[in-house]
Amino acid sequence: MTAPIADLATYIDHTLLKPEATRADVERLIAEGAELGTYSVCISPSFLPVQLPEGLKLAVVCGFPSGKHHAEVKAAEAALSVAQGADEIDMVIDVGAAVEGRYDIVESEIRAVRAAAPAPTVLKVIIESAALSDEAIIAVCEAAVNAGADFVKTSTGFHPAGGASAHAVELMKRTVGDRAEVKASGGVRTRAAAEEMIAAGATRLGLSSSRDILADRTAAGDY
Ligand SMILES: O=C[C@H](O)COP(=O)(O)O
Repeated sequence: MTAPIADLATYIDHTLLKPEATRADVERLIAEGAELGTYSVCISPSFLPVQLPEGLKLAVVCGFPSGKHHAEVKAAEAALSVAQGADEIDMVIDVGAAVEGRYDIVESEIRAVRAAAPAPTVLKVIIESAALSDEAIIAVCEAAVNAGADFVKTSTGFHPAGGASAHAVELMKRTVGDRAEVKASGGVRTRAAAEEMIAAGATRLGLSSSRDILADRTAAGDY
């Protein structure tokens, strides 16, 4: 049992990525993020630009959720999101390339997005850890660090194989060490699960159920 985290909200990217989300839903998400004191809101690029209250960061997904986009398309999408106010880009890798062991493809697409969204934009690389072997998780994390990513992130929250696990977070953190941070996302439904991810090495959490989790209520969800 680890000590409760007093400032849990500051770890959270308060997230809404459902295909059916509306502009009104995004406005509610932003108001809720501000009220709860989350680190950021994480949204889809088609909602940009958005007005944010002071202090709330903007994370925007890229190549989401399949990752099956040309590297050039991911790069162009990231550049447009940055031009429209994104502080952080959460890109999905070509998971199939990782399954095939084509880590060169993965590294090159991350490099393309990094070039399109240079620092100080924060680049997070979503590896879809539940769909990868431990060996592939390690290799993809190395590719992400080599390509200049700031974070490796477990999951989209939309893959049938599942979302974040403490095992994956721990393995990812052990692999990247202090060269990058780890974001746990997808299927985190309780405060205990959120704190377990932090204990495993996550410094950011992607949560669509932030209000319930901060209130220590179990949230509903697909997994
Ligand atoms: O990173 C973002 C995820 O889509 C959040 O997943 P969740 O809805 O399972 O919390």
